[in-house]
Amino acid sequence: QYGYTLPGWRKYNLTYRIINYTPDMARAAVDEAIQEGLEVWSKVTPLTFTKISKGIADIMIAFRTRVHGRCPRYFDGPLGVLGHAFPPGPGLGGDTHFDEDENWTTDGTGFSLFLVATHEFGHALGLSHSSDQTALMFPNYVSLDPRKYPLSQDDISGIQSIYG
Ligand SMILES: O=C1CC=C(NS(=O)(=O)c2ccc(-c3ccccc3)cc2)CC1=O
Ligand SMILES: [Ca+2]
Ligand SMILES: [Zn+2]
Repeated sequence: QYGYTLPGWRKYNLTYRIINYTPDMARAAVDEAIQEGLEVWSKVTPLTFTKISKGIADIMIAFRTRVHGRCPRYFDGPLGVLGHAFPPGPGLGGDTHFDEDENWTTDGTGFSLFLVATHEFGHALGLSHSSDQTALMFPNYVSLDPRKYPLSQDDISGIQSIYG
């Protein structure tokens, strides 16, 4: 078919799997932060996310440090880069890694896993960075909590241009 394919998933029902957990947070808190991070996006798209506990998921989520596995991107120890995610596609596509050398918290002291996860999932769904500083896809970490503030219009128009 001659239509151009946008850089998104060509299916709407995606699976995700949390490979390992950070010791910084309760397991249930990690599950919740990840689920809510995905929900931020599924609320404004036809996308659905199903959690699986074994096998290969579209979005494989892991806490890693420094050089890890066959991942072509490395982490840098405490601070600096907090996470990375790969754009939609097979294999590494969609996979999202968080830097275990960060202090992941839910009380606002360290970094909010929910906040970073929402940003990284934006990448895993095909979004790039936004110059709109109120956007979740803005390149610098802001301590806003999207649970209170909805996605910016920039985020919504971005994601809906791929999965509208
Ligand atoms: O592609 C990149 C390259 C560098 C990144 N830096 S980061 O991990 O420190 C990061 C920066 C901003 C955010 C963020 C921005 C806005 C709202 C919430 C989080 C999350 C992680 C994050 C990222 O996804
Ligand atoms: Ca880091
Ligand atoms: Zn990685």
